[in-house]
Amino acid sequence: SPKIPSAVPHISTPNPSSGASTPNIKRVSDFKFGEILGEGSYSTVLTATENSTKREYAIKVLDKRHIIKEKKEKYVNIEKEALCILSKHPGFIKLFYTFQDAHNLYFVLSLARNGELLDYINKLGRFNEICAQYYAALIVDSIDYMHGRGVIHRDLKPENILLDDNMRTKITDFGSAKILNSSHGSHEEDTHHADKPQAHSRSFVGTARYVSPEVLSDKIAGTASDIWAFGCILFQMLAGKPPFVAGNEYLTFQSILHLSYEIPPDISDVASDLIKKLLVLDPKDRLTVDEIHQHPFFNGIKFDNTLWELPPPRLKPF
Ligand SMILES: C[C@@H](Nc1nc2c(c3cc(-c4cn[nH]c4)ccc13)C(=O)N=C/C2=C\CC1CC1)C(C)(C)C
Repeated sequence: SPKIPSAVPHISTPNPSSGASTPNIKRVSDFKFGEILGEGSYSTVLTATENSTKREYAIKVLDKRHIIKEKKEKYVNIEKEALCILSKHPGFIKLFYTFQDAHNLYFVLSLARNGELLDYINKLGRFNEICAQYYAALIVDSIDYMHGRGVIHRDLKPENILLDDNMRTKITDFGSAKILNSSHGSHEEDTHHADKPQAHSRSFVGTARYVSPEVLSDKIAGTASDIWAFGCILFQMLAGKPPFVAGNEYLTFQSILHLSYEIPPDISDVASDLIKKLLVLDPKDRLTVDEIHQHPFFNGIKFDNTLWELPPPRLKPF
């Protein structure tokens, strides 16, 4: 079976001839698979329990033939590399093992038992400002760590911000990510970008509602594109709906490019001020992570390790 070159030492293929599996190399038979959590075009994410430890994981199963047919090897390696780079920070889904068999690649990952942030926003209608401030702080801290290590997510949205057993955020789904100045040589679109105040990359459009205007107009996604998506997520936590929602994708894109959104009147002035400084058409004029840290909306929040030890505020109906 054609081997997908691995960007990280994780990849391990049990040696079928020996039959015996060496201690730290996992194989399908080491797990009992459970329910499907979500599906992508060439992958499925399921719950799984490791037979020997009874530990619960999420396992992403990727179809090798489909990946090769669709020429997606590069994206699979970017996703694996991003998950590895980010696995040490509490704000991301952790990658524990990878292995493969004749037909599939397997990523063994942390299971976020409380599902998607989106479900809580919809269930509660919207978050009060204490909850919105706390969850926004976790997301900003995670974006800061991600960008600091040269990873741009490019498709941040409440569906791929998951919640763990302690109701803390775990960002996932790096299938559209871009890794800057990395070893796997995807610099083609970047080389002729003279102006690189932030890191840029093109060739991808995120989900309609959270995609930034610069990606819509000339397909250049930079770190500021994740900041735009954060602005949309903050708006949605406070208002209960994303800022740019229209009848169809074309109308949604138009409302983004014309910055046509309205902040509900019952959102505080300090929260409105932050949203207005994030949802800015020119990426160069958008707040940077450091400026977000300083914004009065986060008064009382310390962006250090203690942030991840704070007990999350109870999410209750507004
Ligand atoms: C966005 C993503 N959805 C999800 N991806 C992951 C979950 C996950 C869990 C629930 C959940 C748990 N309890 N109730 C719902 C719902 C959706 C999930 C998880 O626990 N661990 C790793 C995951 C993903 C890791 C993989 C990208 C590398 C899609 C739809 C793409 C599968």
